[in-house]
Amino acid sequence: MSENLYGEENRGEMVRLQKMMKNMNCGGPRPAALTLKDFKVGEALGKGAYGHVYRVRNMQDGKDYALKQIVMSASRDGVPQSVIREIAVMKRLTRQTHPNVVSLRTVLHTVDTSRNIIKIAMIMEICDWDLHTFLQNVPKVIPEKQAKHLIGQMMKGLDFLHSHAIIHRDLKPQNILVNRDQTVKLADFGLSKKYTNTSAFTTCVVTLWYRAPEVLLQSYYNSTVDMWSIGCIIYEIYNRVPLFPGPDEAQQLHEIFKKLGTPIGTDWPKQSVLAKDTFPHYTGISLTSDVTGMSPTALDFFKRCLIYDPARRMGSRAALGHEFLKLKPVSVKPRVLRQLRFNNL
Ligand SMILES: Nc1ncnc2c1ncn2[C@@H]1O[C@H](COP(=O)(O)OP(=O)(O)OP(=O)(O)O)[C@@H](O)[C@H]1O
Ligand SMILES: [Mg+2]
Repeated sequence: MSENLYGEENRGEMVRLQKMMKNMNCGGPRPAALTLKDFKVGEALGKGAYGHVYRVRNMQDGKDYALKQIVMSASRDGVPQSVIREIAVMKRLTRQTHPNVVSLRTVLHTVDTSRNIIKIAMIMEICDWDLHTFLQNVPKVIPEKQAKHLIGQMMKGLDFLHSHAIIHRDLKPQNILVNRDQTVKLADFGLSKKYTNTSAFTTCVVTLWYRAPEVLLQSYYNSTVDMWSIGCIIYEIYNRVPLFPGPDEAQQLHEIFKKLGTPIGTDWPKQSVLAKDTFPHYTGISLTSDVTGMSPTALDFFKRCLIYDPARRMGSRAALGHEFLKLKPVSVKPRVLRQLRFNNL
């Protein structure tokens, strides 16, 4: 790693980062010795807004993994503290895994000094499909038992993340993976949204369809932003079309308000960047008549995910105990997640 790239004053930071990366290798016979050269790259598994994901074979253990590469620019000021913090979060998740969260096997990094970039390769367990592909390939009407099985697993994974003070912020069918045995795993959290050079894949538009109104209005948000996304995904599981398919950022809120009604009174997010009167007064439509095949308990669960006020919206812990799922919470003490502002995204 080049000293010049980060500057003398940031050497300590870089050493910390290197140490952290080294310690992140979890399991395997010679984890610290693993390098990118140990992986044979196979077919592309997916392309997101921030990078490509490939099937790779670890030549040391002969097993297949998914490799996601994130490219960050290394500024003159060195590696931002926030990157180091985020890597620490990922490190926590390599130590403590959950069956419904994609497990991270190791994180490797390389520095391209000529182009001033750091490449981080996340080696993850490999899954068969993402939920988007899965839903396109299963019969159009899903039995409630199967829907419950999928949603229950998503909620267990989410409760695990929330109890580790991790807010996903970008839950959508493409970021939820499904295996042949219908095990569901949440994926794509951590570094990618914050630090990648987004201009690298400008043809791929980041979808806002699953984003909560308080985030779109740049107001305060908390972990219940993920529950909003879950509500949108539940609708898609039953109806096979997106609930709020806004064509662009400006239209996304109109799309939501047209269906749920323009929020009034305290439902309007506090300190939002746009005033309420910027929008027409939409009265909304009946969600009950808009969904196909949901039982009354499923419908109640779904509606509780789409409550405007984040303080009244159902949280992941409450969701597990809801009549629809009746599941036990993950065995981690629930943590109160601090309120964040949009620019923390
Ligand atoms: N572990 C995995 N196993 C199998 N396929 C995967 C895995 N991880 C990701 N993929 C596939 O690659 C796609 C892109 O991955 P991911 O969502 O992590 O990248 P991204 O660039 O952050 O995408 P975006 O930000 O647009 O959601 C996923 O939608 C999925 O189809
Ligand atoms: Mg993704």
